[in-house]
Amino acid sequence: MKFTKMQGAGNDYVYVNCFEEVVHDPTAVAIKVSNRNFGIGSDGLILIMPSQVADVRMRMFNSDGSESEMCGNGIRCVAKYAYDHGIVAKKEITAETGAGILTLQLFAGADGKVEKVRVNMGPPRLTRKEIPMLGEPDERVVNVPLNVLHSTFNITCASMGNPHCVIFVDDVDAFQVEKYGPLIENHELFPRRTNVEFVQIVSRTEVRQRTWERGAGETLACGTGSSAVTAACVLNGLTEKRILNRLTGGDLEMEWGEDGNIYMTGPAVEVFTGEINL
Ligand SMILES: N[C@@H](CCC[C@H](N)C(=O)O)C(=O)O
Repeated sequence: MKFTKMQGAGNDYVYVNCFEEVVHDPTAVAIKVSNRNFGIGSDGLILIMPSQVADVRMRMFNSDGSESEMCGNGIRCVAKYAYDHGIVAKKEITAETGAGILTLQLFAGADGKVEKVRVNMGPPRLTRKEIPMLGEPDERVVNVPLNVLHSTFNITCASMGNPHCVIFVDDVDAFQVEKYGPLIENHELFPRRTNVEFVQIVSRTEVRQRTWERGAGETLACGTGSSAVTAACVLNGLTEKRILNRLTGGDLEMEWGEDGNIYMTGPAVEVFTGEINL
């Protein structure tokens, strides 16, 4: 299988061009290629596919083989791949995802290759039934206490097509993400598990985020997570609607637009290409 390793803010995936390749068992392939000792090494697998309704389609699999509806850092890299490799020849493209059809704007560097991508991530879905979460279906979850082990965290939850649980902490670098992340990911409140974002407010326009990803563990960045964080910051009155999110692997420029959609701008980088025997 031919592949391209790409990363966006350090969130790295193995990308396969399914205009040319067929991947028969993406769950098994995701587990194999993601392994950092016995595989290629990545947070998961992303398939770049033809679409009947958009310029390109993305399917995304975590390193544990589970499929997610959406990947924010991944969709920027899909757009870069599609443009740089001649699948699309325009700088505003559409992509079909499990979270709907998204529109992306591409920004190229002096060599003509895409360096940065702005994505309309759509609106945050805020009710329990949309996230999904147990409880009153039409209720929002903003600053609601959740007991985990002997601690209580105040959580704010949103779906960006995939589920997110946001927790504000005083010192995110000292926080025990690997202890609490998996307990919240698998908490009975979340029937489809959840991604968990731990966030420190730096100022009204800047935050610092660490992410425990559903199906992958702690990663260096999460674009859908950053979108959920943007909504959570505003809903809790902690920041303006436009913020800089400093994630472990890089920065994302975020905005909750007046049209209700979240906009994310960030890097997309091709690391290397190769072939692997499956
Ligand atoms: N890193 C991604 C999200 C990947 C999927 C997630 N782990 C899930 O299962 O929903 C991003 O940049 O959004």
